[in-house]
Amino acid sequence: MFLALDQIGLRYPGAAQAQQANSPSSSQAMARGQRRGAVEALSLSLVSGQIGVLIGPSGCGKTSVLRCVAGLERLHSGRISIAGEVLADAAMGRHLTPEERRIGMVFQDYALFPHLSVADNIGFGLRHLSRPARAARIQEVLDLVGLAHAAKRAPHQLSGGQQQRVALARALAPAPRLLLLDEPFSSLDVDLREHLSQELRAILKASGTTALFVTHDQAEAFAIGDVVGVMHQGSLEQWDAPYDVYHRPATRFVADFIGHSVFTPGRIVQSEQGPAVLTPVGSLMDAEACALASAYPGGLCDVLLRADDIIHDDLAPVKAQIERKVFRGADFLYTLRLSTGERLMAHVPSHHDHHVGEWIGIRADVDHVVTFAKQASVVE
Ligand SMILES: Nc1ncnc2c1ncn2[C@@H]1O[C@H](COP(=O)(O)OP(=O)(O)OP(=O)(O)O)[C@@H](O)[C@H]1O
Repeated sequence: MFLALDQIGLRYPGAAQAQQANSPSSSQAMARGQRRGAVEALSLSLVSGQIGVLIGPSGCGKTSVLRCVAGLERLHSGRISIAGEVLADAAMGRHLTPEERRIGMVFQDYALFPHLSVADNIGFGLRHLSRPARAARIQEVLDLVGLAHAAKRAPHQLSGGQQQRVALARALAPAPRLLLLDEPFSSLDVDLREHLSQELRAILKASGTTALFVTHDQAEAFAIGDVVGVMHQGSLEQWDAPYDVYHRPATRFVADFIGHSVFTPGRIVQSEQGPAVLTPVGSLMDAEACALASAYPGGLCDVLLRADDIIHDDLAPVKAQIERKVFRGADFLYTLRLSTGERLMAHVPSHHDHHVGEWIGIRADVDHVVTFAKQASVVE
């Protein structure tokens, strides 16, 4: 492994971690004196050239992980290494300074020097090079980010997106072993974010840079990452290919956090073709991955149904009433209620424009059947 975080933990001195404030179970744990840290026993790894993305709700510890890797925080526990070199090891008391780590960083506020040209901003970290070598490297990264024409401009003469590309070029210029990016596009508008996230991936791949990226935005995470990690209360719940995070969520939290979905009650039975899950929208099969009936008492479980698993089909025998609808351009996000009371969500093409209160036919088309142990909060 190129980058390895092994069971890292971080506690901010004297901080009551805000992330736990809304969680009854954690406040009980805190009352028992088991206060959790901002990062708890978190492990992840990247091979050289891979892009990892951390997502999770506000306060879950994403930035704290980057700060640990950058060397801005001392580990409470665990170990971080790059290409076999140990950067930090809590047990050994080892902690390399940020400068010693040779890691690049790009943050939300581009923090370009306003009085320096684009080229001089990029050359700032290259003062150890000879003048010609520095000029050549500046040209190289300007070409990489598509800003060769803007070398002599001042940052304020560039758009937000261009400024962020300069910040990226500046971070890439010293050829860091690893690049850390913390919500670099969060102050940009949605269209630009989408465009820049594709561009960023292409730039990182072209330069063979290993990167760890933090975002709130799931679409951005899926567009950029080779591996996506979902964090919750300081822990990493899943670290996996984007496809698997979406289709094979490892925990109930990941299933709930990613995409639009609901949990609906189900019962797993053994059929001739394998296990089948009986749900209010019909029987679901996934011979490859479905849990066996014996996995849960009486086979009773909660089934994950994503909005894109529910198809609007007027010929379907199952009917649902539209409770809410949100126009999203290409489709509507319908919140539906079955006559038995269960709620579902469905992405429906926007030319299927039905009124709130109308009953429509639906069926489930589920490739990956994901089940969890029953939880009392699911409407029966
Ligand atoms: N310097 C600090 N001192 C004390 N507590 C801190 C400090 N920085 C962060 N925390 C706390 O640590 C927890 C994790 O914060 P962190 O910034 O890593 O979360 P995040 O997932 O990046 O959040 P966001 O998405 O809102 O930026 C939060 O409860 C936060 O309040």
